Order: sequence, then structure tokens, then C-alpha cells
Amino acid sequence: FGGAFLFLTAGPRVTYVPPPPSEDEESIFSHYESGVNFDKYDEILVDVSGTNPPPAIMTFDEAALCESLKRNVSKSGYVKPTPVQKHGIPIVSAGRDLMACAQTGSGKTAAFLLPILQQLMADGAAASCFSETQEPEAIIVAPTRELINQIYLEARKFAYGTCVRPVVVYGGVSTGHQIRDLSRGCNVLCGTPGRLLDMIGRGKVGLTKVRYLVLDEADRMLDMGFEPDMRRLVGSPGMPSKENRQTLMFSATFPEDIQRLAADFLKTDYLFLAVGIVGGACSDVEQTFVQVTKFAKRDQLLDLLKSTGSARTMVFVETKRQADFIAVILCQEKFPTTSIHGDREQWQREQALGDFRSGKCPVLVATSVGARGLDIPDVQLVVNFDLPNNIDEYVHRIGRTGRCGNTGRAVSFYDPEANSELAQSLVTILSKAQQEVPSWLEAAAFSGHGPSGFNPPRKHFASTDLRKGPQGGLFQDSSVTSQLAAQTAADDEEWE
Ligand SMILES: Nc1ncnc2c1ncn2[C@@H]1O[C@H](COP(=O)(O)OP(=O)(O)OP(=O)(O)O)[C@@H](O)[C@H]1O
Repeated sequence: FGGAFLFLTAGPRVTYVPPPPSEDEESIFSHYESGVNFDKYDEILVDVSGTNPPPAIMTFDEAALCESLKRNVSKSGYVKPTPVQKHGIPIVSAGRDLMACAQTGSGKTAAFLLPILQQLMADGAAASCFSETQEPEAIIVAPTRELINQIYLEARKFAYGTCVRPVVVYGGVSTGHQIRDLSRGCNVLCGTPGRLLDMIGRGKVGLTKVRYLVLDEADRMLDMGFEPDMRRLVGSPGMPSKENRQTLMFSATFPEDIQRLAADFLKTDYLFLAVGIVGGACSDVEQTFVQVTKFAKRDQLLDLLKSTGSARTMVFVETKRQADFIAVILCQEKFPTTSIHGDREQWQREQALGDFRSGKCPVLVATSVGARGLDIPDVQLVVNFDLPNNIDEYVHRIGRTGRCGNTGRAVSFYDPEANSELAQSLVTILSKAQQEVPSWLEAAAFSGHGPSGFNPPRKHFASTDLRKGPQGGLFQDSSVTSQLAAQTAADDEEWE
């Protein structure tokens, strides 16, 4: 009986083998153009706190990258570094631990990949060779399968033509396939936590050579959903102590309670890099709000999509069932639509993202699993059909548009019955992004709902490195709820 029970709970064996990524140079380096606001990134205030930060670089030349990396950066269409790259690259190169917060779509991925790859090349990383146990020098973790795959493809792009070999492991894909891929050599291992720990537990990955541990979407990786896995990872046999590795954390949001927790993983002299307002929304996204009841949302969405034509659109909903339901309705109404959520098979999730990327389905309905990190060209509109229950998730969701200096638009359906808790934080977010605040939303914010008092917009840039004391924490109200909210999301979703 025990065996049968085990079999039932383990579920069917996953046999999906994703198609290999293209080897064609043109598609490896395909990219979208940076937008009209790219140069405005330079006007964003930057604050680095902690002792002895190295000076920022102004150009990629100053990053002293080796020839092949330089070539790959240029083939990727990068001409000038973004602020998180200008400051982040020298910090990583100087061997410092880092907690970096910069707005969505502003190039955080290259800010950690380039200096890591550069260092591995400079130190002559061992060319990959076959071995049953691989000993990567860098481990990168992220919360969703699609995001870690995207980071892997970026790593593969920047490492093109070098001897550094990145590998990716994530759930929903045949383990045997990933073990075979790993055994061919691995310098940079990208993984979602569950599958990564599984590979370590099976003895396929050794940790003794780890020099870099990167947590992308670090606040999510350290909230209640993933924190135990992260502790397991750093406590795994062979993993160098925090004193003996470099730990790097990146996100667009960093609630204070999570910053406090993050300190356990970082050396005490870590640097905190804030580009703009910690937890702030991307100012290139025009945010509008429509007050609507639950029952009127459907018609509102149809009207909106009719008015935007074939603009590539992501529609966020609360539940997996709702995602399927809305996708079906939109298809019936002749909007080619697909969906991504945790109940879909991995091949369906990957196909959905592929169809959305290619434009075959210009509308993607997603649960919170699609909120973070995904970098899809030309997403013009994000619709919050259901608003999330925490402000950080809102910031990440609307950040799927307005990336890399391009402009974007987000329309959110605000249901007074369900969303009043969010009103204060929304007003703060809108004000800080210099956006118009609807008077009804301001009234809702003042009417006393929500976890704390109204947060008046600050006139000056406020760094929110926790170590600077209580005047920081612009979005403290959100941090109070973030853990709970994230837990709810984690319960609902098969994240990785
Ligand atoms: N210096 C640059 N010049 C031109 N394009 C860049 C530069 N840096 C990054 N990009 C491009 O900008 C896009 C967004 O970058 P990336 O995905 O790293 O953003 P992010 O800050 O990690 O966003 P998120 O918070 O949503 O995860 C990518 O397509 C990336 O290739």
C-alpha cells in the first residue's frame, strides 16, 4: 500500500524533452532594439551603500572584457551599459557581494552574467569535459522554469565561442535528459531550486568549486515559498561558506523583511545598489486604472482588446482556472490567445510562450507564474484583469512591458470589493512614477483600508538599504504583506 501511495503522490514520470535551442548564430544573438527612453536611464539616481564601493564604469570598454565577450556583447546590440550594469559590473568584478535593486527591464541579467563570465575566462575555467558529477563555478537560481531558461539562453549567448559551458535544469522536463546534458560539462549551472537540489542530491552536481551564487528575483527566492530551498542549497555538502563564495542578489523589488533575511546569505560588507526607487515601477510604463466590478471585467477586457487591435498583450489573472476560462473566451471572440500557468504541462507552457513570442498568439493569459523576469519583445500592453494582492507583484507584472527604454502601457481593473487593501500602495507607486493618480483611487487610499497609513510621496530620492536605518523603507507597507501574499501565490502555483 505504501508503495502504491508513493507512486500516486509522485505522479507520472516526466518524459518531456524540450527541443534543443537553436545553434544558428543569428537566432542566438537576435534581440529587440532599445527604445527612445534608453538614454534617460542615465538620469536615474543611483545610490551605492556599504564600504568602499569600486567606481562605476561608463562604457563596456572600461569593463575590460576579453575579446570574445566584447564581441558577443556587441553582437547582442549592446552599445552602452545601463546604470545597473555601470555600477554592478565593477562591484562583481571587485569580488564583492551585492544586493542590487533596479527597475524591471533595465538589464540586470547582463549585470551579473558579464563579470562572472569574464572572471571565469580570465582564470582559465576548465573546458567542459564528460563526467558523471559536474562541478560548476557559478550557480544561478530563479523562481520559474521559463525565467531560468531565459537566463540560460542569455548566458549561452554571452559565452558563445568560449570554453565556458552553461547548462540549465528545471522541473517538468525529463531528469534523465538533463543529467545527460549536465554530464557533458558545466561551468555555469542555471536552475530552479527543486530540480537543482534534486541534481545535487543525486550526486550529479558537486558544489566544492562554486565561486558565484546568484539569486535572480532574489526577494522571491527568499520569501516563504523558496527560503527553505535556498537554505538547503547553501547548506548542501561542499557548498563554500558565504565567506568563501561571492553571493549576488538581483531584483526590482526588495522588501525590508526580505533584506533582513538576505543578510544571512551575504558577507557583512555586501554592497547595496539602488538604481532609482527600491520597489518602484518602471517609469516608461503608462499606468491606467479602470474601476470595475467583478462581473463587468470580461466585457471591459473585450472592449479594451478591440481598441488595441493586434498589440501583443499579457493578461494577468488570479487563478489557473480563470486563466483557461479567459483564454477560451478570447479565442471564441477571435483573439488568438494562449495561456501559461502551473497546471499546464511543461511542453504546453513552452509552446504558449513560443506562440506568444512569435506573434502567432498575440494575447497571453498568465497567472503570477508569468509576472517576473520574462523578457518578451514588443509586449505593448499588460492588463491586470485581477490585480495581485501585493504591490511588488504589481510592479513585476507591469514590467513585462516598457523594457529597455521602450514605452509600454498597463491597464488594471480595480474592483473596490476586492482591491481596497492595495489602494494606498498603488497611489504611492503611481506618484513615484510621476503618473496621474485617479481621484477615486486616492479617495480609496485615504478611506483607511490597508495595512498602514497613507505614505506621502517623498520629494527626494530615498535609498532603502535596510542598514541605513528607519528613514528608508518607502514601501514598508508592502513588505509587511509580501511574505503572506507570496505564500498564497506559491500555494496556488506550480512555480518551478
Ligand atoms: N546595455 C544594454 N543595451 C541594450 N540592450 C540591453 C542592455 N542591457 C540589457 N539589454 C536588453 O534589455 C532587455 C531587458 O534586460 P533584462 O531582462 O536583463 O532586464 P531585468 O532588469 O533583468 O528585468 P526584470 O526585472 O524584468 O527581470 C533584454 O532584452 C536585454 O538583452
